[in-house]
Amino acid sequence: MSILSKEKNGGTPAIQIEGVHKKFDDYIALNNLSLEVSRGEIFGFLGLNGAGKTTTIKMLLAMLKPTSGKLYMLGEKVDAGNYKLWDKVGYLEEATFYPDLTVVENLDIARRMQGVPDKDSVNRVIYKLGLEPHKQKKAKNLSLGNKQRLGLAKAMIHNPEILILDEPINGLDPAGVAEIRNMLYGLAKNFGVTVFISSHLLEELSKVSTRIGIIHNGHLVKEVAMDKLEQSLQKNLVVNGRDKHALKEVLEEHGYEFEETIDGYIKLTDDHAADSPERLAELLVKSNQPPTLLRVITEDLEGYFLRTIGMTRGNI
Ligand SMILES: Nc1ncnc2c1ncn2[C@@H]1O[C@H](COP(=O)(O)OP(=O)(O)OP(=O)(O)O)[C@@H](O)[C@H]1O
Repeated sequence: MSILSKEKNGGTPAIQIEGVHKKFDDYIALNNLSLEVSRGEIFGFLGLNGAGKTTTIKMLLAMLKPTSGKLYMLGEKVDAGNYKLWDKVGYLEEATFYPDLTVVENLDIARRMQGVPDKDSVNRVIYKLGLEPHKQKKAKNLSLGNKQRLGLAKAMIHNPEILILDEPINGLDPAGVAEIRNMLYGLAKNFGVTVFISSHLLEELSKVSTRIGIIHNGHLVKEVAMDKLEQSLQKNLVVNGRDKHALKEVLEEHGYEFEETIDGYIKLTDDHAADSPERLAELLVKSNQPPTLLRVITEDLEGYFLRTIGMTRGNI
């Protein structure tokens, strides 16, 4: 591949954050944060409230300077004075609009505020976001999903290559989340747009992202591709029997480690027990303690998130 065509196809990553620290007086908000997002990815940036998501986004947008470390977008150093770069970046914090103006009118205002001279950019973004059937409707009369589309259209009026979204899905109902997913997938797949989207909800983020990075105490603690997430979820074997005391004795005798769950079942804490539940079933039957319940329980996404950041439900 020639250098030219490599560059055209996005030889450099869309976003690179290298060893960034951010201190507010003595408080360390970001602690050696590094991450990379490839072009065309939908990267979910997940963290509890206060983990450092907004601080990171403000740095990507050059609204804050890192105490140390480097940030690049599209191969260029992030710098408030680099207007060429800002032409290629869109940002959405919250979908706002003039309720009594139509979709076209709202977008034309956004176009002028962004300093985009080409009036056709309004129609182009309407097409990109599937707002054509609604373009003459007043913004206040749009469905929630189409209001989200209008918000995204405003952030994309200048045809950016990177779209940065700060918590746009928190509080949306499942239909709203599905709308956002379809829009973002379309933008990434059909137009090669890179999306960086933050949230504190893994459940929602997992539905729209192609990869997730988990930030905790200002540090990236885990990255996981969405198609690998299922494999990362912990699986536990849960058993119960008529004589729980005797059942526990059998487990102890055979070296199984376990704990009792809140609802009174016995959960095997050995990671591999869930791989072969039939072995345990056979043992219990042979020991005259046939199980009344034997089930593999897969951790839910919230459980995975909390385990990854070293917390359990109830202590956040
Ligand atoms: N200007 C500031 N001065 C002092 N501390 C700050 C400042 N901005 C952010 N912080 C602190 O840095 C930490 C990270 O904040 P940040 O807003 O990046 O978190 P977040 O992950 O975006 O959380 P949320 O989901 O609540 O927005 C928080 O403890 C916050 O109080």
